[in-house]
Amino acid sequence: MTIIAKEPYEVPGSETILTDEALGFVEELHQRFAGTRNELLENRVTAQAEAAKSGKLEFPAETQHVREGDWTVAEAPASLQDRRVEITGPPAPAKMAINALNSGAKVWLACLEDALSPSWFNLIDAQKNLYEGARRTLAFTSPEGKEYKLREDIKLPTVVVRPRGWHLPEKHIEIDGAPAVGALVDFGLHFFHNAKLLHELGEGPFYYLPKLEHYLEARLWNDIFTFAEEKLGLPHGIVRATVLIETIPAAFHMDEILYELRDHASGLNAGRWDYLFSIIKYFRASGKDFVLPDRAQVSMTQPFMRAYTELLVQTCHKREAFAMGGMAAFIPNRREPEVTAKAIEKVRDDKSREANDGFDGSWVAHPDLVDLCAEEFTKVLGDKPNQVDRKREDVSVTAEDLLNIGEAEGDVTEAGVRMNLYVAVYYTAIWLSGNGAVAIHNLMEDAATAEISRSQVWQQIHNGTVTADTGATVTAELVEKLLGEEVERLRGEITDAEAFSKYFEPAAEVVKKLVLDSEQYQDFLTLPAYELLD
Ligand SMILES: CC(=O)SCCNC(=O)CCNC(=O)[C@H](O)C(C)(C)COP(=O)(O)OP(=O)(O)OC[C@H]1O[C@@H](n2cnc3c(N)ncnc32)[C@H](O)[C@@H]1OP(=O)(O)O
Ligand SMILES: O=CC(=O)O
Ligand SMILES: [Mg+2]
Repeated sequence: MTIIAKEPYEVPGSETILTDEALGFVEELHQRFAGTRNELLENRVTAQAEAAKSGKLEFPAETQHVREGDWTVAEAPASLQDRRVEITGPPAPAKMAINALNSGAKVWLACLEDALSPSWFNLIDAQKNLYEGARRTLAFTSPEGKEYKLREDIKLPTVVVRPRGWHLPEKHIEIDGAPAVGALVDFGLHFFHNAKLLHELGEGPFYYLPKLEHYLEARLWNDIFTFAEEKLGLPHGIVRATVLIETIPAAFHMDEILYELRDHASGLNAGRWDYLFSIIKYFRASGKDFVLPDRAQVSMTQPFMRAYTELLVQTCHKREAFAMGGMAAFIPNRREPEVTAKAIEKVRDDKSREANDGFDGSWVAHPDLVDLCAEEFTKVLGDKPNQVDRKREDVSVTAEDLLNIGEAEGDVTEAGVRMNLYVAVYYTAIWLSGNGAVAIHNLMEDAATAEISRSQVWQQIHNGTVTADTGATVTAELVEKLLGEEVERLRGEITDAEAFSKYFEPAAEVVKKLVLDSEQYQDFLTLPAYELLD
């Protein structure tokens, strides 16, 4: 029953974060809840296999009473009432945390998941920055001498922490001979150190819950919150969680997820990138009707994506919960005005659509997009903090609408296959080097977007997809050839030869296995990559 935090132990901040008491709390969470987490992960495999056979999913029969029942989630605290603009980003390095806190957004989603490469250093640094951020002592001086400190002229954003998904282990902590559960380490350390303080300040503790696939996974989180509150002698219900609906099975459990967490829930978020990844993963072997067009062509206006967001807004508002919009991937570039102009136009369109559809707020990936998101929501919200009162009773979405994937407009092209391979290798290399998000060709890439790229290629090979531009069939041989060419292209672009051999070459190997192993599809690219991290 001991916790062994492995080397390197000397990460600055470990003395504050890895106290015996905090580790003891994580250990207790593990001992109580890791077993259920393991069972629920096994259930995911069975559920996926069943759905893949039929190509169908249904709203669960056993919870009809929940969907038809008259209930609402707990009222949101004042600091979460207005979420019209949420900036996302990793809480490490400190510079990013300070820039996010100073951005003028209403909320900062401090991401330990899609946007954080979970090296031991990054995780401890992230916890340290969250700790110091909550206490307003966070400051940083860059190697160039630029000083970063927290603004005092604005109300800083409310912080909502996103722990890792259920699937990720934490190999640097062993409990009872097994690796700890990443999500429990992230939540446990943050809650232990900050919950009481944040509650007293009226600023938390608040969480975003990623990649859930079933309402029982929400029940597990709810049990964890209840236990954690009780254990630290804090009132029941101080935690507020916003759940990402970013897997296809979870789209069929929206009401149920809110219901399970009703004392602790504050909303749902339409995490579009993981949602697309999940659709591909779920139905990868279910035939040609499930092969999506090139990633760039799958926009939010495709009918199956609209069905998803419309149902999410309607479900949330019926339950007095917030409906949060997602991430448009276009990133501005301060050195290239035309890139910035395009990003602003694209992101503005996206936020405008979301605000008009009834979302209560949305995400941006970069500080330079905060104002425009706030503007687009303010056009619709006016003086109101949110539009939960807009019930969207006009919406009627069926299981068939959510699964209307074969009707998606667009093509698979060889250029798209190439781009997917390029992005998958590039992102994996950056992740291995310790960064969880990067702009590639002016688009934000993170774990979710890279998962789409590598999964599309696997699926295209499996289904013998014929490309629209060259008429070639996507085979393992073609992909191997294209991958080799894209790796050479990257070698030409990455001028640091040492970094190329340290990160890009192993990344290329990881991606090669992921896309070419026709027998075994890996559920998450971060699992094999994690074996190489640190
Ligand atoms: C699918 C999903 O889950 S979406 C949510 C998860 N993904 C994310 O959170 C990605 C968030 N975004 C980012 O990480 C970054 O914007 C990137 C990596 C895409 C681009 O970052 P950069 O290449 O540093 O952009 P750029 O050079 O324009 O940054 C300008 C400044 O803004 C800061 N900045 C950029 N994005 C952010 C951010 N999201 N949060 C805080 N600061 C940021 C940079 O640190 C830099 O600061 P500096 O001037 O003090 O050095
Ligand atoms: O987490 C968000 C997503 O789009 O994935
Ligand atoms: Mg995601």
